Amino acid sequence: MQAEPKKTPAGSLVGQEYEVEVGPVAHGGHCVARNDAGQVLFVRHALPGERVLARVTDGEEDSRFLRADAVEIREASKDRVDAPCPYAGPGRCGGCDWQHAKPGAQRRLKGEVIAEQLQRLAGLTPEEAGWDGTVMPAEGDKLPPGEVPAWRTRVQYAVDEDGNAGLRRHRSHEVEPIEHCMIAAPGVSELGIEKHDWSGMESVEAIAATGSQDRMVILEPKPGARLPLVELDKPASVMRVEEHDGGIHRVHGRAFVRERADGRTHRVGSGGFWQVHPQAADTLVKAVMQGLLPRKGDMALDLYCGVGLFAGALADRIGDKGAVLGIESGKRAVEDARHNLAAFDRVRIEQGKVEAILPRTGITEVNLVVLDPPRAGAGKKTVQHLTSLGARKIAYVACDPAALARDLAYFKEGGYRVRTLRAFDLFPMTHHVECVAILEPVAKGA
Ligand SMILES: C[S@@+](CC[C@H](N)C(=O)[O-])C[C@H]1O[C@@H](n2cnc3c(N)ncnc32)[C@H](O)[C@@H]1O
Repeated sequence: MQAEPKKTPAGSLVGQEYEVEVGPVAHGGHCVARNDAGQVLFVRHALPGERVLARVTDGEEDSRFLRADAVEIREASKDRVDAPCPYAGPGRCGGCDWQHAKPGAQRRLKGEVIAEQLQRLAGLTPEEAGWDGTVMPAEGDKLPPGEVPAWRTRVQYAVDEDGNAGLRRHRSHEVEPIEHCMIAAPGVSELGIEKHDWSGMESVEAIAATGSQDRMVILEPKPGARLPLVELDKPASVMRVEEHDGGIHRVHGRAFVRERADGRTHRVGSGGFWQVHPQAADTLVKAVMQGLLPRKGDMALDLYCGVGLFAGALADRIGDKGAVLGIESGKRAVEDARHNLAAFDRVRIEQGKVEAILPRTGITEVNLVVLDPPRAGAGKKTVQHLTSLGARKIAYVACDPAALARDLAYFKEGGYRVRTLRAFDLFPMTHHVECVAILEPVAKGA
């Protein structure tokens, strides 16, 4: 079922249709095309090389670019498949961008986006970044054709006016009610969230931990609404988002889940960050440690450390004479990191923003750095500070290739070059991709 074009104000091109040749992929889960007026169209649900009928979803007559959905495929790419999910398509669930592409093609598209961002924002070719141009699937995600990896261990459901749980439509507050999300991990699906009446709730987040049986749901009531009696198909602790302060408080059960990675158990409190794909934390620790090759006695930083995933991995490898300083802004995540790393005497976790805390530490020299910033990246000031600390190697873990490329340009100005880059498809069916760049100082005189 396709959404009918809505009535729109004068000047708006919403609902206008153009037959277009689809050009290259662009960052954000769409491809680039042009209409006869020379306007750029960012077209979702299309693939490079296709001829499609594109219906405008956002933009006006004088806009430089328009957003559009491919509503009819006139010449299909060989990479196209019928979307396995019944809720995917123009105007439908906004959770996945590449349901209509073969898994190998999804990874190629992500690789093309990384290459384009590196070139445009950091002036780097794949060879200069030490990257072979491939995006690797996460372990266990190589499935027979047509099967979809069920990887999402954390799903935020929105609730419609009738109390049905669903997922938000693309760039919209509207809810697409669903009976089952194909990419939800079994531990989430087994809770049966979609079967229940969530009247009075704004959203319901479901979490299923990796390596333990822990599950949690976080309910966000509408203003003034009372919590429903929560009876799920599997045991789960229940938390609620408080209206007055946005804080997350325990209703019943544990206020955290236990996640296993790198041979350790991590307590992750509600609202705290943890990678969503069940293989992600192990995959990233392995890539970071293979790139950094920590030595006994190293002094290391773990910036944006969350609940201490990389700080713990570093502490394990640098021994009693080494030391790790983690910095994290989330209060609850810091409490969890301190709990998770209590066995390591020489690990310290500071709470606050990296840009404020790092200069205040008085640290002038370190051997290794891991940084894993949020989507906005670390920014020029923090990168400049890091390049002054003389680290032998720096591992940059990035969930946004644009922010990564911007920061790599600052590292280049500061005398660091990318030694290797690896990319992992930790978010199949979506446009998201995770990168690990290993940087080294450019040798003096080079
Ligand atoms: C991508 S997560 C990485 C967490 C951790 N490295 C992991 O893999 O589990 C980014 C973390 O940075 C924190 N954060 C966001 N902005 C920050 C800032 N300016 N300074 C310090 N921490 C920040 C977030 O709370 C989040 O825990």
